[in-house]
Amino acid sequence: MSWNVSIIQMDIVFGDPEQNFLAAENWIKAACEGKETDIVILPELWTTGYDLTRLSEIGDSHAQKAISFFQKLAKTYQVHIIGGSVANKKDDGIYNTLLVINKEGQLVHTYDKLHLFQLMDEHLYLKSGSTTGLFTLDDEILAGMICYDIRFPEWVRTHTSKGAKVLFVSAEWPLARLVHWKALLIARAIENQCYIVACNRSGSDPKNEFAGHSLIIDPWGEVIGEAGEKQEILTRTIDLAKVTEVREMIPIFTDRKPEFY
Ligand SMILES: O=C(O)CCC(=O)C(=O)O
Repeated sequence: MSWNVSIIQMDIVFGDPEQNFLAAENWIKAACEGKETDIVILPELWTTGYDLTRLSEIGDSHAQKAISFFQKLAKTYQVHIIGGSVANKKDDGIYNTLLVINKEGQLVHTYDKLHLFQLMDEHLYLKSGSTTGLFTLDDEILAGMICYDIRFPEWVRTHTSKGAKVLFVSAEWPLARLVHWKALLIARAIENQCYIVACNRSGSDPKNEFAGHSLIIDPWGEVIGEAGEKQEILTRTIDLAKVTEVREMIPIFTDRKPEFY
């Protein structure tokens, strides 16, 4: 399986879903119209940004608005959408939820961010999820994760040990820790022998400047695509046969000794 993957490294207007929906539609159109794009991915909390104190007002009730928006665009452009994450107002609280919609317009998976990032006050306003980020598209096992999750190698391993070949990451990663972003993602790719498609936002909000530098990394750990700091679409072809090739050459998934860890 070979896919053309496009990362939408967009800026996010703080606390203004209306503006962000309009911008996202234009970005998805730019990534897909007249092009053979198979998958697009958006950043974390792209509808609201980190306007956490107003999430009960500007969050998306059961993510319905974002889901319908993506369903329409997925069918129009015949593209799978990793819909970044949105502030998802459920009955028991607000979650940071990653949405996966296939090109037929079906909601394939939702993943609520597991690890909440205290440095940016997430634990005060959001609830932590309780499911994995595993899903399938075109019969391939894949995984989705959100930002801070990449600091937890055991969480990524939970997904790759169940067969995930690509890890999609949606993020709002600050520029102050750009070195960590790149090093952690390369390490996750090498140790899990998987592709990483990591979408960060660009721009800033009242508290943080964000790093951009979205990355596409192959299962050997080579960076095959890296965005700059500003808004852009980063597109690369990923060939999942390379995952099998690397896993056969250095068979860590059969050599590991989980009974000792
Ligand atoms: O781990 C980090 O340094 C950044 C994490 C983050 O910004 C987030 O999870 O939103």
